[in-house]
Amino acid sequence: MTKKNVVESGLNMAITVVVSNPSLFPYVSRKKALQKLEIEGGRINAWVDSMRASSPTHRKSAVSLSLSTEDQTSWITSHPSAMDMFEEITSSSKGKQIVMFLDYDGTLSPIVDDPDRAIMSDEMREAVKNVARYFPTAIVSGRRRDKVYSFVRLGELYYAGSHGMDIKGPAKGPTYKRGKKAVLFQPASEYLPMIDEVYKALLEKTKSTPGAKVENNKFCVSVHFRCVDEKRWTALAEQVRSVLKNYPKLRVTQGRKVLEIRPTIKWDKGKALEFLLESLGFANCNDVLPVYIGDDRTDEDAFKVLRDRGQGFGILVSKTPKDTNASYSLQGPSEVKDFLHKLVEWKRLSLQEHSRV
Ligand SMILES: O=P(O)(O)OC[C@H]1O[C@H](O[C@H]2O[C@H](CO)[C@@H](O)[C@H](O)[C@H]2O)[C@H](O)[C@@H](O)[C@@H]1O
Repeated sequence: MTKKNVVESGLNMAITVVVSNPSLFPYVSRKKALQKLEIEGGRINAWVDSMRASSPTHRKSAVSLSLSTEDQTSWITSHPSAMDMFEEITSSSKGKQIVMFLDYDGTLSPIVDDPDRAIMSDEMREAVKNVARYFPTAIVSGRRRDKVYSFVRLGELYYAGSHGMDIKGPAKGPTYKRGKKAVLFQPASEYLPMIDEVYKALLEKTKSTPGAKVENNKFCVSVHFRCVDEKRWTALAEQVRSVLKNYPKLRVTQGRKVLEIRPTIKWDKGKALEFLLESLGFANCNDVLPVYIGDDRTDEDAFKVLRDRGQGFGILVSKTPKDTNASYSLQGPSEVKDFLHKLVEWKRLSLQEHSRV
């Protein structure tokens, strides 16, 4: 899944020049040039199609229109609700430490038009705070770490910002770590000047597109399509591509009406999950049950790690069937909150029972 959805940048624009002025590069045949253009056009379409599939517009959802009721039923059968499977999840945790990984946008806060207003409710904050009382808990987000912290405001959590490229341990609260090392990990720090430069270039390039928004996520950049008329999406994706052609060390992934530009390093939310498990002292251990809840394409890297390790559960937050490596599903942030409450209640009761015995 991941490979299919990751489109490398580093496109050869010389080819485009050849088409408009063939005499400049006589050694490249017109046929080859056209083929190359087709590939580049295909890339742009792939970006746009992938964004549409990530966050279908419900009114005319390609996903729900093309899926029959049987397909939808079959998806729910293979990815049942984590609420319905609660007993299975808790009984798998016997003798193991549950570790919680929570994505932010679309998981802890509902998707809204303005990324700066993706506020987390007080009830959700309370639910996450309670979860962190019993289980080591990490927020894993595409956002810059300080921004996601400003929304969540809980010092007792681990935070992995910029898709896991900026990881920091808790500032306060219970210490679950078997070791005592403080955690601060930034595997892409050498990319900071480049990201800053590309952020500025993208701001400049996309300012002619009404509704486009560029967000600096420190080790990556998001270009938002949500408030752009869908008829302009291809043109906006083309603007992004025209900036990225100068940055072969950056790549593009797609999220919910967003293109995310990031370093080509082999690091993602799945690697961040493994890093955090290791930091918590659970490397190569069987006595741990990681649970990762997320709604986006980039969360698939973490779901895949859990599936490959045969350990823990991925829970996809989605109302519509999606191709996923997650085991279970939840319909939206409100169900995520219910699930977190249920987990805390179950833990409280089991601790009470344990203390009575
Ligand atoms: O990993 P995440 O925490 O899910 O971050 C992924 C992107 O989330 C944000 O964008 C998404 O949420 C916005 C607010 O609801 C919404 O307007 C946008 O359309 C969504 O794509 C964030 O703003 C991006 O920078 C993150 O890359």
